Amino acid sequence: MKDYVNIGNLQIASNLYEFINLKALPESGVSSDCFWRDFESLITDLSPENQSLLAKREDIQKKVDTWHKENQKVEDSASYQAFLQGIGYLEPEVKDFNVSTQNVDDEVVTQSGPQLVVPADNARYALNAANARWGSLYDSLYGTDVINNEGGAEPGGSYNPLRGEKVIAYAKDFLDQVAPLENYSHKEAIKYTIINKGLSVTLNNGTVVGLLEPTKFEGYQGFPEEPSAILLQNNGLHVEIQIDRNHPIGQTDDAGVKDLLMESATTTIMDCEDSVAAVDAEDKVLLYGNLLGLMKGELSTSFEKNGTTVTRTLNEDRVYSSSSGEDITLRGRSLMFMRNVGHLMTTDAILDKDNQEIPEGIMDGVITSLIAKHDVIKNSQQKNSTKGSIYIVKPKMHGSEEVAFANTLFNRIEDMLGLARYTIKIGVMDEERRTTLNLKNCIHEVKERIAFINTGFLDRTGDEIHTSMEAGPMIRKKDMKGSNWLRSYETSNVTIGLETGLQGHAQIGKGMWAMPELMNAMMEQKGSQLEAGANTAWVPSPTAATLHVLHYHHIDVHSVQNKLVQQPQDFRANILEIPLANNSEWSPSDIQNEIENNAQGILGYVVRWIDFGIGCSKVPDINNIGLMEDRATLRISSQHLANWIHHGIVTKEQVLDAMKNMAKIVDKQNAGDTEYRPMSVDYENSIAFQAACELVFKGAEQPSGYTEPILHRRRAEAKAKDLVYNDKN
Ligand SMILES: CC(=O)SCCNC(=O)CCNC(=O)[C@H](O)C(C)(C)COP(=O)(O)OP(=O)(O)OC[C@H]1O[C@@H](n2cnc3c(N)ncnc32)[C@H](O)[C@@H]1OP(=O)(O)O
Ligand SMILES: O=CC(=O)O
Ligand SMILES: [Mg+2]
Repeated sequence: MKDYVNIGNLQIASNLYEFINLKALPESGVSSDCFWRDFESLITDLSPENQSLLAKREDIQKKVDTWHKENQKVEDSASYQAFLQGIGYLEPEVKDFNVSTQNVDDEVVTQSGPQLVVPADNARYALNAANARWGSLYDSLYGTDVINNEGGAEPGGSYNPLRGEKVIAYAKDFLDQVAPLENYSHKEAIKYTIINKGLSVTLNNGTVVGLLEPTKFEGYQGFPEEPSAILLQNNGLHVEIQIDRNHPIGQTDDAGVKDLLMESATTTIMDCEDSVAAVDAEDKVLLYGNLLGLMKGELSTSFEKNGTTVTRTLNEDRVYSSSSGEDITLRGRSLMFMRNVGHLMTTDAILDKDNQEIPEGIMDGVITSLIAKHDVIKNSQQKNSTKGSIYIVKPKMHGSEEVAFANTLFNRIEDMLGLARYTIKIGVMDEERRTTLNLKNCIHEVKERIAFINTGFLDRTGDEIHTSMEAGPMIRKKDMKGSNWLRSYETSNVTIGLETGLQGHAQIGKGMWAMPELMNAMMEQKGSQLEAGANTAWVPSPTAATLHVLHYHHIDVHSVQNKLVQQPQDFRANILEIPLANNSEWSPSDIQNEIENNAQGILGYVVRWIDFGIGCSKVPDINNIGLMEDRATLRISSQHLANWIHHGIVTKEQVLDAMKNMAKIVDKQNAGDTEYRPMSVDYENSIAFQAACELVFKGAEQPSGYTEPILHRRRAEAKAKDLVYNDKN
């Protein structure tokens, strides 16, 4: 029996009520009476529209299913498009316009840089992410496969100087590329000093040189004749050469350089959506509490690491002397966005006048804005937005009406919290097919508050499969990335972003690097997102941010965008190309490999979600490569299996066998964890195993193929039976 407080006609879970009244409202300038009164009327006014938008999604999906079942030919693109127009799936396009978002921070409009995403329920990771504005290049290289192991350079228990040499060579090559010396290499430097307001570098042959472009030197720390840090700037991003001749690495370097500190994650998404498992008021209070701590600058957490207790708090800003002696202050923390949930789910944390759960997206919008108001009204020592803006990322919206609804919600929230109109900025995830196809209209609905668009290609792939579930069997999961619809979607997103004037107002972002351990591959591939016109792209970890930022040093995204803006094109027909397979190409072992790979990923992720409440995990795939799995990747795998079962590529029995076999493998992978409950001991009674099966066998009937309804219900069931562990931090 849940414990509720009655206020007006609302019933509010008492832990949430306490959090709001005792922690979030004080000093916000909003009284408890007004807050709950206005919240109730907002719920009363907006819940029906939320519901009817979802009903419209269902209605459209049914019509699409029927059209395919009646064996209409998708190859006949004109009649397919006409059908989609007829049911309101394809919207008539609005006239040309430009967005006008104001008061957007430099990290969004002038700097291009990596965007880190982090589950906001994990205070240790969330603080680490906020602090990932700056990261050590030496550590990021040393600890990853960007540096190869050849010639005895394996990373071991203790420092391997052979590996260290490769790291230093890589880093100095980088310096030579982005802040070269006149005619020489940073490798030849033996001393950095500040002379006549400029950087002066003494070389091992006695020559003294400066930077080829002297304006790249911005400032220093320490004394001009013996600086401890040299601040350089390239493409709007900073690099600090750190010097300490007493440091173990500095001692080995002729110039005393111990590291390059990189400005890394310029922005970070504090995620309350697909990377968290939040199913009730208790979970939501943990999330909101962390966000409040971040927005007020007070969040702190202690944990054991390498045998010592570490206490982590938000970093201070970084201060340097400019060449002319004034202070330069650079932000020590990433600019934080908060990702709310979408329009689909409801929550029993608050019940309305009819005793019904309220839309969770409405609750997230109101409470995360209240939390961020503390930053806007300067209740925090460490500001997030210097422009007084609140950044909310809104995922999984279908088409422009749903975006318009988010705008209405944000208007109402601004009114109830006493915030100026358009204080709340919106990041629109372009990750559902109906949004991709109507992106211009979607942007139009929020043209005064849009701060980013982002191609969430993982959810988008899940929706691609679900929308056309009845059209036929899909190509293999690994082939999706190369398919025409996906390439066209990525290009179209940038084209429309540029066409609607996002430059100078909002980010054009690209998706996640989902292989956190394959950093060398990331370095080879992820620069292409910038070449395609994105001025930010998602990374899964601070290390990835520190490495990915090198791409922004090498590629000037402003010029890339300026070239692309000249080439508008309509990609709709290509986006509508459904990735149907020619299944005669598959051997039985291809098919087995596909189902086992999907099954392993699903089980490895779901068991941690259900039993531990962990919403983002690194899960080995069938080739033993650790993949970042979240609800979006789960959506793809479960929809893919559902699609193949639906079209008879595999039988349900075959998939169930694979699930059982893979459960044994996942159990083995987790054998070292004493709190882990094996699924294969009792398949029938393992809630995690049953949840995974349900996601697949009932996948075709899930709304938009989403995974959250089943995950939430199953986690709540496990919680009610007291079969869960709390291992979030
Ligand atoms: C489709 C989408 O919606 S994508 C968006 C959702 N995805 C995400 O948010 C990805 C976030 N990333 C993560 O959660 C993690 O990096 C995972 C789950 C992929 C891997 O986590 P782990 O296995 O714990 O990573 P690993 O052991 O290599 O590293 C742990 C260290 O890295 C840090 N770390 C890892 N990821 C992050 C992150 N995203 N932000 C901040 N710190 C991080 C941890 O704080 C920890 O360092 P610490 O000991 O100093 O605290
Ligand atoms: O949210 C991101 C995605 O790829 O989905
Ligand atoms: Mg997504």
